[in-house]
Amino acid sequence: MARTADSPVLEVEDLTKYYESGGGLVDTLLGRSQEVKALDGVDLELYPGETLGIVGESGCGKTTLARSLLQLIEPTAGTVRYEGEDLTAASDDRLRALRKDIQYIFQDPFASLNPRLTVGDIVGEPLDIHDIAEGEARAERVSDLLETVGLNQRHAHRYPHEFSGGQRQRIGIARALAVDPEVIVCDEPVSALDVSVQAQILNLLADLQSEFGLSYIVIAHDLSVVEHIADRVGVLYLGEFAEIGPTEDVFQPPYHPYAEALLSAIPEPDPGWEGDRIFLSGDVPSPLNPPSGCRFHTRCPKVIQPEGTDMAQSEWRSLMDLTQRLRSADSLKAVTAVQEGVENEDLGQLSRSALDTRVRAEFGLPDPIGDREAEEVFGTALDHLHDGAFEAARTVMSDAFESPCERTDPALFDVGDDHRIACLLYDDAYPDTPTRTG
Ligand SMILES: Nc1ncnc2c1ncn2[C@@H]1O[C@H](COP(=O)(O)OP(=O)(O)OP(=O)(O)O)[C@@H](O)[C@H]1O
Repeated sequence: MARTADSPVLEVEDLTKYYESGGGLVDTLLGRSQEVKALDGVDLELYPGETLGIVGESGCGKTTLARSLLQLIEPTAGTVRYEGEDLTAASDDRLRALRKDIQYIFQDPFASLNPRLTVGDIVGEPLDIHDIAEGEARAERVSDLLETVGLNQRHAHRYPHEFSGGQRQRIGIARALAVDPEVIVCDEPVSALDVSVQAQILNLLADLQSEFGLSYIVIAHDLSVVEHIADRVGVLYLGEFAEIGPTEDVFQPPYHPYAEALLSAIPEPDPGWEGDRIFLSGDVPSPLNPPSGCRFHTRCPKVIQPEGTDMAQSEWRSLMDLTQRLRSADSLKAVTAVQEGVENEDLGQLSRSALDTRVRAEFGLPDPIGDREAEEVFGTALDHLHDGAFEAARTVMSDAFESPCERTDPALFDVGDDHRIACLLYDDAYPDTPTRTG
């Protein structure tokens, strides 16, 4: 359903959640505890009758966002306004009352249903908590709800373990609907289900939205899940939005390079996708110490080259990967390709040319690198490595291969109607970078 009103039902500003990490009391007393920056200043709006999809890889902060919205965990900063009322400032009693309006559907439909309660009691529990119905009226309401989600009244007397995954998610949905909510936050509602059942549950959510005028936030790690159900999509990376906009715009250029990689990974060939699969290097970095500048720069296939440099992008990416690795490396092992069958190898004994081959192999660097100056810098760094001078190698590489993306945290730039992308490729200050898309 398209956006139907100008005033958002949910309005989130600068929502931030830092978890404490670093162990126990002693660490805290010694100031050794660190912050896991799971969510870092997120803004969003949800309009009545709208579905906003939130996607991103595991660890990007999706669940933290969903739970902070409902104050199931206490945000570190920011505001969440429901129909204008700030939930972060609401008393516990007020929050309990407001939870009638904003419901949560969990990822794992089995773990979230009390195995000792009958389905009737699971669905009826919110009716008791909010004093909505009792006795005959409660039983009738439970039957109606079960039918609404495609189950039947006989199911009320059974227990969760007697149902399939898809049916259990239907029970979870019936429980959420029981209190007649305005907003439902669906946290990975289908990721625990077989692919064949996923579409049924997504269709059910869509039907219920039309019937009851619900607004949804649907969290998923897979863009294909939100493609058909969401009006708008926000792509989250390390606690920040990389891209947010109407679904059809997010699914076509211009793309954030991260969104583009996620799109390319959709298993079924997507009609909107024409390119090859894009493989990202490495895993999502730790939110304990997120990368400087653009958080995606350590994996980005389109990372911007410094002024005056115009290399093949794959070579540039490889040189950046080597530079990053050197920053945290303290031994040759970290920067050389593993040789099969050679254990406890003394890498310090490698000849200069063997070391050259092994470092190029580890980072996929050609011999020679196409750009003559880059090849020279690489050669100098390798000399230092061969001499065991790590710091000097680090400095040579860092000085020569620093991307603007490492220095500047990009704002969300407007790239279309209501479509924003946080990437320097869309900053006018970098007009003609060789990697510019769309
Ligand atoms: N209670 C906690 N204490 C410390 N760190 C946490 C806590 N909960 C989550 N994190 C960390 O915060 C980051 C974001 O986690 P979150 O669960 O929100 O991500 P996600 O995108 O939902 O991932 P997934 O799809 O795996 O659930 C991760 O690095 C995670 O390890």
